[in-house]
Amino acid sequence: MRAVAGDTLIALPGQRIGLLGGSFDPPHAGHLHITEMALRRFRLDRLWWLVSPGNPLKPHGPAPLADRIASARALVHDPRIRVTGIEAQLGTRWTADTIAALRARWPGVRFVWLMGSDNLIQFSRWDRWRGIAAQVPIGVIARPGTRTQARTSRAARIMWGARLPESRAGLLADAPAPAWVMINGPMTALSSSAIRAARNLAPGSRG
Ligand SMILES: Nc1ncnc2c1ncn2[C@@H]1O[C@H](COP(=O)(O)OP(=O)(O)OP(=O)(O)O)[C@@H](O)[C@H]1O
Ligand SMILES: O=C(O)c1ccc[n+]([C@@H]2O[C@H](COP(=O)([O-])O)[C@@H](O)[C@H]2O)c1
Repeated sequence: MRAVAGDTLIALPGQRIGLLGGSFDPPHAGHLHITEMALRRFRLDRLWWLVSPGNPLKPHGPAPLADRIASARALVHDPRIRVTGIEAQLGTRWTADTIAALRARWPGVRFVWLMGSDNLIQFSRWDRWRGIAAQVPIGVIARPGTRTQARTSRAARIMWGARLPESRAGLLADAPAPAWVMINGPMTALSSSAIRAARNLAPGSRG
């Protein structure tokens, strides 16, 4: 297993830990905003940013992992949030494998997979997505312009019976999977792609 400096993760049985996987290319205030919202609304104890070696569905590779981790760490000051490159250490690229590996390593921890509503739209294209939903509860955070499509997406329709009303979002982490909820809070339109476009950089470019 390849070590990433400062990457010691601690999790205790019974803790509720949110997992926000992403390219973080670059990390931005929107990631922080949804993280603070997820901590509060899903009543999480900790939240880990899983900085991905690369989204398997995206055609262009992101900037180097160490750079994205360093930028993310520079942005985060809340001690409940940990920035980790654990997928690179575990050698997992598919979320189904990452979650299985984390659950095996920390049995008894209540992991919750988190995603913006844009990702729910294409969730049914993820590798073994039903397996992911069967492993951990899923918290979806509304993102501007994607809520309606997310609610009517293939994955949402198939998982509709496992949906909790937003008023019960605080119970999500303790709910047996499959369970999911979409929270609508103050939304932010910030995105990595907009930041890259503003910098006039292609994904993975440096400058
Ligand atoms: N403004 C936002 N509102 C809600 N969810 C967000 C927001 N920004 C990012 N997310 C979510 O955070 C996770 C990681 O996102 P990612 O690192 O890909 O950033 P991004 O801004 O979505 O990047 P890109 O624009 O390149 O797709 C994803 O689940 C994504 O849906
Ligand atoms: O496992 C999959 O099939 C899969 C497909 C697309 C995205 N993901 C994960 O979803 C998270 C968000 O990806 P991204 O690139 O939108 O930031 C990140 O952890 C990816 O590894 C996972």
